[in-house]
Amino acid sequence: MTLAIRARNLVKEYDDVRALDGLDISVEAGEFFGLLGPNGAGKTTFINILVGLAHRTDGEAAVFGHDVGEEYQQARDAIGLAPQEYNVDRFFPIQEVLEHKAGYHGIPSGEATRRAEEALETVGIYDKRDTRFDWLSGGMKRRFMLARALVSDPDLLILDEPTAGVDVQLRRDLWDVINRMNDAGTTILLTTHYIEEAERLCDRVAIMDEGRKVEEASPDELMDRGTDRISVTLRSTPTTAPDLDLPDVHDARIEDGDLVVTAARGSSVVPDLLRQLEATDYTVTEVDIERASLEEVFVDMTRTESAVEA
Ligand SMILES: Nc1ncnc2c1ncn2[C@@H]1O[C@H](COP(=O)(O)OP(=O)(O)OP(=O)(O)O)[C@@H](O)[C@H]1O
Repeated sequence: MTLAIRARNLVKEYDDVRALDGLDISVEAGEFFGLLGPNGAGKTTFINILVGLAHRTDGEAAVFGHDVGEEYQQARDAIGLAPQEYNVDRFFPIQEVLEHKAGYHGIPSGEATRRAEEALETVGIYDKRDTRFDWLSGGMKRRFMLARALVSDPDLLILDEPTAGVDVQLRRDLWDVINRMNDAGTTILLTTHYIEEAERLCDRVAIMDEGRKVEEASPDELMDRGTDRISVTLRSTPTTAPDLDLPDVHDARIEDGDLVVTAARGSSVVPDLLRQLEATDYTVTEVDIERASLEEVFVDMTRTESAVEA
């Protein structure tokens, strides 16, 4: 099956900066794929190469089988982009901006008007259709960026930090729109600094650092690599932690009267933990598991040696 995005050994150099250093990424059609990484990891550079705003130095990049250089127009027509920066024509009513955008992708004018109206309705700013971009509120600007990405009815939606700086309610509204697009079959590539966003939305995430992919997995799989914290309340608290024979347990100690056990995949450790405690005559009155967050795992994976030393 043709991949929505296929990048192999992709390299991008800006003078002496190697922004992409042999990046390999595959995104399947219909997937919701997240790209995470610290500032400067190369996420925006990768997106810019996909949409033709930057030219690769070396390697392969294709969108639905179309090389982003040799078959630029086919690749570009398949993509709807909501970029990080606002690069919008500020002098026209926003509906006209959308109609121009649809026209650029070869959509005839009557159809372009219909698409523009539909996109504005989808993101909830249809009543602002005669307003100029500059006169929209910050939240409406974000909604508009999504509408502009949707207007060509793309097979691949690329969202570069689509919810940066918006309030919780708007973030949820935007998630809702994006999720509906994905449910309807649109492939999504999302970059975000909000780990919760990646946890909630993405089927798979790639973690990038210094122009390379350092990891790729589902958010759940990644969280399994972190350390969960299990707090067990016992009827009578021992002064020292009991000896436990559990391979995944990293540490067990008494903290504030509770037995606190840290372990990978905490929820799978709990049954054996309780069995061992009961077998040594402890009575458990309460158990609480705090899962490792994707953020902790992410920070661990992208902590460079210099940052660790600092
Ligand atoms: N036009 C450019 N000219 C020179 N260097 C650039 C250019 N664009 C990006 N870079 C450099 O390439 C590297 C990757 O930047 P990029 O913007 O792709 O990272 P990013 O992961 O998107 O970061 P952020 O999360 O901050 O948006 C950085 O070192 C950046 O300074």
